[in-house]
Amino acid sequence: MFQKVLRYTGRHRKTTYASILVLVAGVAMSVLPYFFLYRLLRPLLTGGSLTLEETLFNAGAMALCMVLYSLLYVEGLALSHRSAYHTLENLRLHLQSKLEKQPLGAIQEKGVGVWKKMFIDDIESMELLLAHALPEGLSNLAVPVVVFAAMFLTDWKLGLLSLCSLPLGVLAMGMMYRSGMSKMGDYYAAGQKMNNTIVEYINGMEVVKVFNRDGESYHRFETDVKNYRDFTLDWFRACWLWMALYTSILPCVALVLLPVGGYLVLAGASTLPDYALVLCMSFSVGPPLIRAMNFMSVLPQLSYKIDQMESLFNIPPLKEGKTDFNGNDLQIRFENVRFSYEKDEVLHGISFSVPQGSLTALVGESGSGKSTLAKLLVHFYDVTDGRITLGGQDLREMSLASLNEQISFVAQEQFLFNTSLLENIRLGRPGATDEEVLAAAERAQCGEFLKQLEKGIYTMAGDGGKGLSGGERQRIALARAILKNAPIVVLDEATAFLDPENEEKMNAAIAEVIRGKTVIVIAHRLQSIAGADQIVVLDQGNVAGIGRHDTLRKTCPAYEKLWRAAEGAAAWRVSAEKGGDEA
Ligand SMILES: Nc1ncnc2c1ncn2[C@@H]1O[C@H](COP(=O)(O)OP(=O)(O)OP(=O)(O)O)[C@@H](O)[C@H]1O
Repeated sequence: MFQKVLRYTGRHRKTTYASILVLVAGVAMSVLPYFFLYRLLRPLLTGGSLTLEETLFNAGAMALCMVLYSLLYVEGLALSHRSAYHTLENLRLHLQSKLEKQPLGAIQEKGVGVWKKMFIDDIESMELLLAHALPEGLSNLAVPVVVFAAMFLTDWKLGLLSLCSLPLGVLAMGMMYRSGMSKMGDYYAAGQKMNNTIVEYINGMEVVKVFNRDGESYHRFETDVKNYRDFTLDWFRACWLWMALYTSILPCVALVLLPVGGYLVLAGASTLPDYALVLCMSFSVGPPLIRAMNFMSVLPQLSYKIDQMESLFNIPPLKEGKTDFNGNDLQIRFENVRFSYEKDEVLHGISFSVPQGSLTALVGESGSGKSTLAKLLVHFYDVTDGRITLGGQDLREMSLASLNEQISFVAQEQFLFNTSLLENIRLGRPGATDEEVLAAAERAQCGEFLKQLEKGIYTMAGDGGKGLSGGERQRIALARAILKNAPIVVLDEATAFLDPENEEKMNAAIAEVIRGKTVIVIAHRLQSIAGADQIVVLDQGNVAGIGRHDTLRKTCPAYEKLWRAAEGAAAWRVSAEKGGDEA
């Protein structure tokens, strides 16, 4: 368990050890006064006398020990905090480096809530455990060990008596750990569920209000909050009896020592001064022992949290090569590509080529696998079987950076950072000048809406681009792609935000993005791709047909069905618009 934690201390492991040593020294200073107290009491017990110097020396030593204890405690905590925060930093960086190697698609699947909780909440909660539990627990544990040894050296019989309560206390503590650990999984799972429900409740508030589902949504919220309470209490109930037992038994070192030790003195088997010394020392064992136990009890939690975090990365990392793109040309080939997100296969052996400079449209019913195919091409996931090549080179052989230089992927929903729109577009090519960014924005049909903004292209996008409408966000994303100017464009055509005016602008912007490129477009509006060089029809993860529009209409029933549906939708829109005009 310690190893698991220490692994993340990195080059600050020495600081961790130093903090433990300083805290041990500090705790030793809290024990030493009992020894000087004994030196003051001994003459009274043996009928001897004490000079003023001796009294002052012992009293002064006691005071000095208290001062040193405070100083060492403060220094120890400073060291333990330094090492704790460096450990948290190491842990965050380590997890980030693991995250980076995960398939991007798998990261997106888990959701923002999970990653935010892991990187911020869970790791932050470990501060208490690392800065206090570990060093203070260990240092406090060292004291009883030393004191018990001193008792044995003074008088082994009295030493033995002082240990009598220990087995019972340790047994109670062991029972507490066992019961606690068995409930810990449920407790954390309930916490996680409550966390997710609360995030979902807040995110989905708009939908909930619009559809009047307040009651239902609140019911789930309430149930999960109550469940968390029940699991917490359940965990506590399983532990509290044992906790009460060990906290009351462990400090009672004098329980057996006091009466039986007294008897031994009366029987002449031990001396009165030894008895007094051992008794004095016994009073010093309880508090550090209890503190140690309390701190150590959080170690299983620490270990559990680290296990939980590491388990998030159990997915095999993405197979990413180290070489640059060295393909002969920009022809893309899907060779018998199979893919499963989880158990069920969603692509069942897809094969086709996209010649350099051509426009290929992927069409198919919802769920047929169009987006999945595009995500495999931009290497968000590894194919389960088969391969995808670019200019003859397997995608898995080239680095992601090199692949990204060749491909611009424009998804339907693009994330905008909360910086100026100018900087958001400049992400496409970080070295671009302001003029180049402005020109790209103009070509992506952003000019008109930018003029209406007070600060124009210097306006902040808002978190995730919330300051803009959906259509505006998409055109900013297209401007990014125009600026990037990669030779291949993969475009997930937008379905939303398409009022006639927006549609016209979007088509113009898309025409700019794809001009002179090798293009794969996921088409949702078949009319827009009727002139494509090649149309690939997907049907439930299989290729149902490949060809040009006119040919496919005759040879591919799946395409004909899609086309008729598209025509029906267009006719419906025209008649709806007419109806609107008439009204
Ligand atoms: N992250 C995921 N985890 C599990 N299954 C998924 C995931 N994403 C998609 N699928 C499944 O894979 C299949 C193909 O989905 P995909 O999104 O590629 O289809 P699509 O043709 O792009 O659909 P649409 O036109 O609605 O976007 C579907 O059965 C879908 O349910």
